[in-house]
Parts: sequence; structure tokens; C-alpha cells
Amino acid sequence: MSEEQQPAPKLTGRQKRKLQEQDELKSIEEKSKQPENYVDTKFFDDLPISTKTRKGLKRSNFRQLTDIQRKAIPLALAKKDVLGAAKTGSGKTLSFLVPVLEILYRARWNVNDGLGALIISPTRELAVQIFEVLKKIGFEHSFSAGLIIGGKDFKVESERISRMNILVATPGRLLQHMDQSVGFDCDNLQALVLDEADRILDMGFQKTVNAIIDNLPKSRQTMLFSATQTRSVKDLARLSLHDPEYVAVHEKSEHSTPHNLTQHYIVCDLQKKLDILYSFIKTHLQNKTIVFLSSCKQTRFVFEAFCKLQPGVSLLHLHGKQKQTKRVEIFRKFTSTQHAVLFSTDIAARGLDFPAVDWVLQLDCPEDADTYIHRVGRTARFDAGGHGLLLLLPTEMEGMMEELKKKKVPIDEIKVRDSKQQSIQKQLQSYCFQDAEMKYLGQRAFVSYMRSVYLQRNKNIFKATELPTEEYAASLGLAGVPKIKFLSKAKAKETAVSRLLKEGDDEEEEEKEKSKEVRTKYDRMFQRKNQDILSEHYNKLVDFENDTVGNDDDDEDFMTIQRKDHDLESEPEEEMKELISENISKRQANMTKKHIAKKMTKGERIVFDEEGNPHQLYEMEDEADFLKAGDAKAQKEAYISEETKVMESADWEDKATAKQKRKEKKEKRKLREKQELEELRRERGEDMEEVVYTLGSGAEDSYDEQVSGSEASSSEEDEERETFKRKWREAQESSSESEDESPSGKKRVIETDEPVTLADQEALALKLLGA
Ligand SMILES: Nc1ncnc2c1ncn2[C@@H]1O[C@H](COP(=O)(O)OP(=O)(O)OP(=O)(O)O)[C@@H](O)[C@H]1O
Repeated sequence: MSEEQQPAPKLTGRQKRKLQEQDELKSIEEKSKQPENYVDTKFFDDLPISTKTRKGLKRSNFRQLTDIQRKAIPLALAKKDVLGAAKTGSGKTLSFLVPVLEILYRARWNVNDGLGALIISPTRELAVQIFEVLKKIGFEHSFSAGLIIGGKDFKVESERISRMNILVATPGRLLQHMDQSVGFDCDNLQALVLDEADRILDMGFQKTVNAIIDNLPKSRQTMLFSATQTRSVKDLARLSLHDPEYVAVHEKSEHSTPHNLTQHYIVCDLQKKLDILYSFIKTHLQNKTIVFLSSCKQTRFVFEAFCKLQPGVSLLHLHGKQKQTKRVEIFRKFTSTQHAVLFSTDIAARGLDFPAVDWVLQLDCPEDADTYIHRVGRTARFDAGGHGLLLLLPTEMEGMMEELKKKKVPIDEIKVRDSKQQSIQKQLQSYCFQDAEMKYLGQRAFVSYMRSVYLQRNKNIFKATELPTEEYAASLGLAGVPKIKFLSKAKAKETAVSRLLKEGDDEEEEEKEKSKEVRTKYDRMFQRKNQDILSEHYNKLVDFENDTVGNDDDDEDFMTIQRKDHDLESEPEEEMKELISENISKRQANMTKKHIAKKMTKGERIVFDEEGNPHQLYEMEDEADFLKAGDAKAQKEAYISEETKVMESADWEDKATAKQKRKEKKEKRKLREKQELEELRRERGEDMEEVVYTLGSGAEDSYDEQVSGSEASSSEEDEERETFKRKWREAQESSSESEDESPSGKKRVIETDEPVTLADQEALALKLLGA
């Protein structure tokens, strides 16, 4: 039999699958080169993607594409850099996860190829969520995937990280690995994704992100996604994007928030906020609500206080100062609960996809309209409905409304009927009175709220000095106002500035009045503002003889001497001679030179001839001498050109100095802003200590297992509680030791971070005495 006639060898099932896979690979590779063919694609099944990804999508019940997915996925599959902007809850996560899987699949990536895709998220919770979705839709693929958010043994993680193909990470811990994990290599990276890109690129992460990007190869594909997308050329330049495609789904739409979201705001006084919150919760017990507050301490206090009030619905709280395990536990609890209230800082503001949230209540004003949009976006996700309620102080109303209008946020005012409000101030007072820990939390909440308002950059909205501190403290149940230094300073500064401005205005008014009158030369002379100064100078001039060496008072003296510029006697020279003869020290000589300089005429240079006679610098030349140097015109031109050169060089130097000064000023301002922002973030608990969870190959080394492994670690709140108890015990011990010497009971005061008022101390003393 000839070779041609021989029957084809029988293929094993595995070989057949391999061949099919190769055919599929070729076909999707070709098809994905033409993204324009997929602009109207409705179903994932019709996209040029692998069967493996398709199966994963089906398993998670993702069949139809959302708008952003329809626009972004085909471009990303064609290996384009993408800037994706779409409303909250519109499905951005799949817009980058599907391409990530496909890009690596098409590159036939395997464990030995190292890191192929890197997804960066600003918070741990969001990273966990992205990782969960990746696990679901990527379950058919054989890539290894890891979650780098902190919390695990760095060494263990270091050993595993070199085997990861896809990493979902928060910036801090990722950089730590780049710096310290020997096996961590990203030279082959194919795709970089920044979720919540505007947040990752903002100043808070600037240094870290720049350092990360420096470690990545430039030839990668980059994808940026956010509901409030950055288009800052500078930011994008940092990422070296190649001809990026801007995919903005809501740019032309009338509003920037989901259409199925109703949004309202209430204007209320600061001291009324907690009453309104309580009344709201009591009337929405059958709902799932997220309440946003501006700092960790406040979140903690409101949570503890409301737990005591027992409104009749389960209460949870989430902030950056809790340990990771606790945060995950709360995150999961809130996800699975039907009716609950979650008090949270902005840690939950971005990207988190809690199902079926009915209400987002922003108890404290968000720092800007973008933060508002992200917070309110925790409800009305995908095609669900939802409600947003924003509480604004009268001082915040105008500025915030302006910002929201600019960002196309449709929001209307509603009024709360006083009769519907229930005051909880008395209960809070009694909690703070009975329970020192509550009072301590209240004080810290008070200070941290004030600080967060004070640190906000938009002073059009946030006016810390106008807040009713006494009423606010009372509304938290505190007997007195904790002392806050920064606020007193800010108030003093404001008073000084307004006084200066007022004086300036008064003077201006006075000037205007006077300018209306007809004034003679003598009037002007007597009205001169610096009359006193001049007369004083005149006196100094008279006292000149008594001036001592080294008495280099100030510029005014210098000006006085200037007035003596007519007598060009040899006075300076004589003084110099005297000094030389006295053989004074170098330092004294320097001082004396200053002194001499004071007495010299400013702007008049004198030259001495060989006999030591002083001459003016410029003196009349006779005509013959003048003509020796060429004709007048040529001399004039030469002179002009020389002077022009001098002036140009001086001009250039001036410009360079001015530029340098501007640069320094800008750098200083940036540094100050950055420090303020970092402080604000710390205040909100966003400076999360990075911890690690790693997944093994195939993403089956389950996250749950890792979590339960470190469950034993206590939360920071528990530690704080312990510290508080210790301090309490110490205070009690010290008070019993020193009972005799301290009848006022002052030594029994519990140590707190914030100052305690006298009334508080008395209350505490009574409590300690068992009264
Ligand atoms: N094609 C789809 N079909 C059905 N549900 C989808 C689809 N895409 C996304 N979803 C669901 O919509 C919800 C929101 O998606 P996702 O979290 O990706 O939104 P997002 O645009 O990233 O929101 P945010 O701006 O808040 O981060 C999720 O519950 C997700 O499961």
C-alpha cells in the first residue's frame, strides 16, 4: 500500500481535543483582529472567545453583554489599550476579566511563563471581589491566579508568587513583593488592569503606583476602568498608553448615575444628624442600607451607640482599622443578609457589589462629586432599583450642589418633618455617662469628624470653623466639647485674616473718600502714610554719630543713609582705615562692612584714582579722546549691543530664578496637599496595612481556607478595647493608691487620647466613687 492510501492514525480523545483547541485558537485569533465586527454583539456566545471562557460565563449566568462590555471587550481582545468609563454597577469587571483570560489563553500561557496579567485594585475588598469573579469565569482555564492583599506570611507568599500567571493585588503589598521577593518577575507581563483607575492614579497612591509601573515592561497592554474615569494626559502618560481607545458609555447620557436610582438630599444641622439617622433606620427596618461616614472612629461610635439603641434590624460596621479577617466576615455577612444596616467609611464606596442594597445614606458629606457617585453606586446595580439619600449641613449645601450639578447628578431636596424625628440625645448622654468606653469613643468620634472636615481640600463645601461644636458634642451624648487644637488655630487664623481684610477695606474706603476731595501739595505731604517713618529716619540721620559697629539694625537705616548721598566725602574710606589700624576680627570687619555699606550711597559707585581721590564712575570725556574709539554711531551701536547682551543675560537669569521659585512653590504645595490627603485617608482608615492571601494553581487553593486559617487574630477594635480596659484599670488603681492626696478625684480620670472636660471628669469621679 502506498503512503497516501494509508488510513489516518486513530486519535485519542485528548489528541482530538488538542486539535480542536488549536483550530479554535487560530479562528478566534483571526476574528479578534477585527473588533468593528462585534460592535452590535448581544451575547457572549457571539464574541471571538474561547469555549473555556464561554463555559465559565455560562456557569455564572452571564449571557447577554452590557453596554460597556459590548464596547470594551472587542477592543481589548484586539489588544488595544482601553480607557473604560461606565456608570456604577454596569459590569466593568467582566469588561477586563474576559480579555485578560483570553489574552493569556491565546498566548498559550502556562505556569512556567510567569506573570502574564496584573489587576490592581485600590481596596482589599474590591480585590477579593474581582478575584471571586475571576475564579468563577476562569474555572475551566488552567492558569494559576493569586490574590495579593496582605495578611499572610510574606515568605510563604514570596515562594508562591513566582508561579502566578494572574495576580489581583492592592498597590502597597504588590510593591513590597516587587522589592523583596526574589522570584517575582514581571518581565513577560502581557496585560495590566487598573480597576477604579482614577482612585489608583490619584495622589494617595502616586508614589507606590509610579514605582510599580517602573517595574513593568512597556510593551504590555493596559486597561483602565472606572465610573469616574481619569482623562488627565499627565496620568495617562505615566502609564505609557499606546494610542488608547476611550470607551465612555455614559458620556453622552443625561445623567452620570444609574437611571433606576432615585436620589434626594436633606439639609439639616450637624446636631440633628444622628436623630435623622435613627428615625430613618426605624422606618426602614425591612431594607438593606449602607450608611457612609467620614472616619473610622465615627463609624465605630455610631455603630456601638446604635447597637445599644436596638433599633430592630441587624447592624454591621466596616472600616479600614479592622483586621482583614473581620472585614471579610462583615463583607460576607452583609452580602448574604436580606435586611441590615452597614455603617461604613469610604472603604466600601468603590466597586463593591453587595446584592440588593435598597438605600445608600451618606450621613457625612462626600469629599467630592466623584466620591458621591461611587458611594451611591452601591445601590441600583445592574438592572436593580435603589435610593440614595445625602445629608448636607446648611454650610455644605451650595458648594456640594454645584459640584453634583457639574457631574450631571440628578438629585432633589426633601424635607423631614420634625414630628417624624425622634431625638436620641438623652439616651446617648446616659450611655456616655454610664459607660466610660462609650464616652471615650464619642470623644474620639467628635475629634475625628472635626479633623476630617478640617482636612478636606474643598473649602467651598467644608467649613470646619463654622461647625456648631457645642451642639454637636451634646448630640453625641458628651457633657463637654473635647478640646481641638487645630480648630482653635484655624479659627485664630481666620479671625486674623478677616481683620486684615476688614482693615484693608476700611483703608480703601477712606482712600476713596479722600480722593474725592481736592488736595493741595501740602495736603498730600501731611497725608503721607509714612510720615513717621521718615521723621524717624531723619532723627536717626541726626544720631548717626552714635551708631555702633555691628548695629546693623534694619533696612530703614540703610534708607536713611541714602539721604546723605550728596556728601561724597571720604567718610567710608576713613572708617576703613580706622578699622584696619584697629586690626579687628574678620567677623567684626564683616559687620563693619555692613555698617559702611549702610552709610554709602545706594546706586552710586565711586572710583579712586592713583592718588586716592574719589571720582564718579562716569565722567565727561573730552571730544578728542572720545573720537579715538571710533565714530559716534559705531560706538553707540557697540554700546547698545553690549548692553543688550548684559540685559539679555540678566533677563535670562531672572526668568530662570523665577521659574525655579515657581517650581519650588509648586512642589511645596503638592507635598502639602499630599500630606493632607494622606492624613485624611489615614483618618478614614484607608491606609490599610497590606496582608496576603495566595491562591495556588487553578485557583482552587480556596480563599475561604486561607481566611479561616488566620481567623484567630483579633481585630484592632478588640485590641483597642483591651487597651482601653487596661487604661481603665490603671486609672482605677492609681486612683485608689492616691485617694488621700487627690480628693478632687482628678487622678482617677481615665487616660484618653483627647482632653477630657471638667464635667466629664466629675462624672467619672462620681462613678468611681460608686455614687
Ligand atoms: N453581562 C451581565 N449580565 C448579567 N449581570 C451582569 C453582567 N455584567 C455584570 N453583571 C452584574 O452586574 C453587577 C455589577 O457589575 P460590576 O461589579 O462589574 O459593575 P461595575 O461597573 O464594576 O460597578 P462599580 O463602578 O461600582 O465598580 C454585578 O452583580 C454583576 O454580576
